[in-house]
Amino acid sequence: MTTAIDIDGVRMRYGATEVLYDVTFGVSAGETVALLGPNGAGKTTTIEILEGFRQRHAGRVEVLGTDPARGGDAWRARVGIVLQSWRDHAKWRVRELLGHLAGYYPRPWPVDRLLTAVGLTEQAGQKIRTLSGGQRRRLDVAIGVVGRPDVLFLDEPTAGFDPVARHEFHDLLAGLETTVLLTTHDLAEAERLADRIVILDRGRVVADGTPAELAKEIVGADEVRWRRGDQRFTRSTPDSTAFVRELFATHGTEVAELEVHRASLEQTYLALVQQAEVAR
Ligand SMILES: Nc1ncnc2c1ncn2[C@@H]1O[C@H](COP(=O)(O)OP(=O)(O)OP(=O)(O)O)[C@@H](O)[C@H]1O
Repeated sequence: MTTAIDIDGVRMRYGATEVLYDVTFGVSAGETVALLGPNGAGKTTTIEILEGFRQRHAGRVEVLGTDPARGGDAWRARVGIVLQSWRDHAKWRVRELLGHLAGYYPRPWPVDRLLTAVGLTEQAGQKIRTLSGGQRRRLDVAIGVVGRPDVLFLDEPTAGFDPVARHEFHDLLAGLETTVLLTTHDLAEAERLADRIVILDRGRVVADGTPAELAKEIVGADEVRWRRGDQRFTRSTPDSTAFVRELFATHGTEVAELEVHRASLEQTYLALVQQAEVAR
């Protein structure tokens, strides 16, 4: 598979304070990866390096085959970025701003389709300063995708969204067919959207894999629940399939209300962060 984002051994410091020690991961074309980690772990700094807004001190970075530090206009047109709110454009109207920005790209989304996709059709004629916080964020997302980018960077895209807006945004992303790297503190969102999860902790990648792989590697056990007669049972097991096979071999049709639970991303994440604390 083609690699869309490749970041290898990246180090970065603000003044004398080192914040990234060794950030290494890749994202294949078409993949959605969620970058997770505690406050101050270095997620935004990493994204800003990938966007070409910050310089690294060491390491190699390529986005769509180009070092972002040297990306020209043609490269930039293929990269979508969701920045924090566009406060400078408060007097512009929503449709007007999107139409204006679309003009910079060779194959932009038709503005009305984009307005529908982000749920801003009703606000199309409003001035940006009159939008609610969540509507403003939807506009940020629309601005990020207006040029139909090949790679999209989203830094906490749904912060401040109500549950319906969040749901609609997830559908929007699922329909994009773009490589996506997003940061979020919403683990359910990460689990829903991401093919892979990369966890940063104090400037280092401490985990990288699918939610299922991470659950297996870090929590190491599934939980199996069942009922037999009046009695309810719960067991933790590293291999739930073998366990259930054995359970049926022993008790056959007496086994009822069987449930198998893989560790959620939230359990995995908390276990990992706790392990990192202990190792400190
Ligand atoms: N402009 C800056 N100057 C100095 N230090 C900074 C600057 N920006 C970020 N930092 C520091 O770098 C570290 C990493 O910050 P960064 O914003 O990348 O973390 P993050 O993982 O995105 O955190 P959060 O989840 O809180 O958004 C933090 O310790 C932060 O205080």
